[in-house]
Amino acid sequence: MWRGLLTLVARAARGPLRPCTRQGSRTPVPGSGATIFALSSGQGRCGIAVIRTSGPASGHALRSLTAPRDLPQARRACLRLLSDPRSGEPLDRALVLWFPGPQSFTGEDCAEFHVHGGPAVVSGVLQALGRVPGLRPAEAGEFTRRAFAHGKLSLTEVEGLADLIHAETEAQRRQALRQLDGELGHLCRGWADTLTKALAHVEAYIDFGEDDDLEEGVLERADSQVRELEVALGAHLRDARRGQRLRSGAHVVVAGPPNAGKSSLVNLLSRKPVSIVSPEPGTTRDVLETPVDLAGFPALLSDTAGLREGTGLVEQEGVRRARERLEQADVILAVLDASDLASPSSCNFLDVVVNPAAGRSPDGNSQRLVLVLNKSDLLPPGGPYPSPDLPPHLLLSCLTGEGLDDLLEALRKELAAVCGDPSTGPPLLTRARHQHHLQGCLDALGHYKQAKDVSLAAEALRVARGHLAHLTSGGGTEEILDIIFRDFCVGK
Ligand SMILES: Nc1nc2c(ncn2[C@@H]2O[C@H](COP(=O)(O)OP(=O)(O)OP(=O)(O)O)[C@@H](O)[C@H]2O)c(=O)[nH]1
Repeated sequence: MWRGLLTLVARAARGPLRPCTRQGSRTPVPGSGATIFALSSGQGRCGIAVIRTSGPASGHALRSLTAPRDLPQARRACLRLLSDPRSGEPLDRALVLWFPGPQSFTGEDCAEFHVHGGPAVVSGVLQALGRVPGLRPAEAGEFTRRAFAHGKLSLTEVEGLADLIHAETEAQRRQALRQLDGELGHLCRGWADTLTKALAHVEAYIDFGEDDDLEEGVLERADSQVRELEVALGAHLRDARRGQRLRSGAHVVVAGPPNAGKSSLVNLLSRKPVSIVSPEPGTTRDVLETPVDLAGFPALLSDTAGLREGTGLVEQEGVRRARERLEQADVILAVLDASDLASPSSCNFLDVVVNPAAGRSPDGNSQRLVLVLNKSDLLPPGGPYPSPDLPPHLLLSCLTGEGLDDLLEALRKELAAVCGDPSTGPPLLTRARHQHHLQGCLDALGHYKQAKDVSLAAEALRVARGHLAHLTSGGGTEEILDIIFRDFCVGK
């Protein structure tokens, strides 16, 4: 009997939607027989530029351009004279590297030319490579696509690499590196293994249900594995938006009564003149957005119209837009004029926005609030003030910069709660695609529990496992791959 069960475990593991492993090769890249080349370092004048090739003619290309013409030792930098293969004209003296496949980034034969970064050198070497038979310029993301096709990277690792290239803040870099290291894929493969075992138990029941030799409780074991998975997936889905916020930026909305210094604060935090600052109340009419790095976290900072009963149609529309934006805020940065707290517009803002938000429980997913009393430089030294019945607040002067460090620390804490801390805890779901497949997997587990017979239950487990496989491998769907690789630049 147990031999039968082991066979079933093996059979379940061989299912059609098994997640891809590093050893396997996947969907072939269109036109992957060609050898590709591209400038992999940034454009423009620089100290060193890196040009690389990938494909079967890489060794030939290296020999055609270099003197002496023999291939260097694998993975060892070597100084060579580069010249045009047709005219023989010298192009540069450069370091070259030879990475025979499969031990290379793409899994194919690869070569690298570390040339001097002048535009004439770079274009001379690129043109020379274009004249080598069998070579063509690479498309955007084609090197990484080949690495994926040869099983060098899983799809979640590819996404991590794309995020690493686009990372603009410390927190984004940390999250991308963890994903590139395969943590999310590893977690999914662990869940897929659990599903495979549960499926094996259900299939054993289907095949040997009437057999006295079948160990008791196989279905119960499958049920408990499914329950465990439900808990794990549910916890991850509850955190789902955090990873996405960390990737694309949390919404921080600066709001307050007119003339409190909101635009001054937006300019101070973004270190550029995003908004017009003037002593005239009601200057900002529309929502102005700017992406910023706030204490290491990415944020989309919005300046909004001062909240008051508007006098004209344009101002009323501005206030409507400000309120709408407040609804979408991950963090509300509420600004009051410390020297004008008793004014009707300050009191109204406290009643309508600050006090309700401050009363909400900070459960990690709700809107969060940082209250700033600006223009502290106008307060009489030593008090009296601020009023003790205000919610927790910080004193700031946009004019002198006093209090800015405390504000950045308060924002860092709020953003860490909103985005999650990428250095600790389980890997976060960084894309809507991840969330979709985890939700699909969870739904299928729900169908498993409601299934009227065991064959339907087994089918539900196969669907659940398929979702996890799609998450790490893309399920071989060209459209998904095209969307993901579109984000890459040429040369990566
Ligand atoms: N003394 C002092 N004045 C400030 C400070 N911050 C801003 N101001 C001044 O306050 C006035 C209003 O500043 P803004 O930044 O335009 O205020 P706002 O809240 O965006 O104004 P609205 O567009 O009307 O909503 C300007 O004259 C600023 O120079 C501060 O910390 N101290």
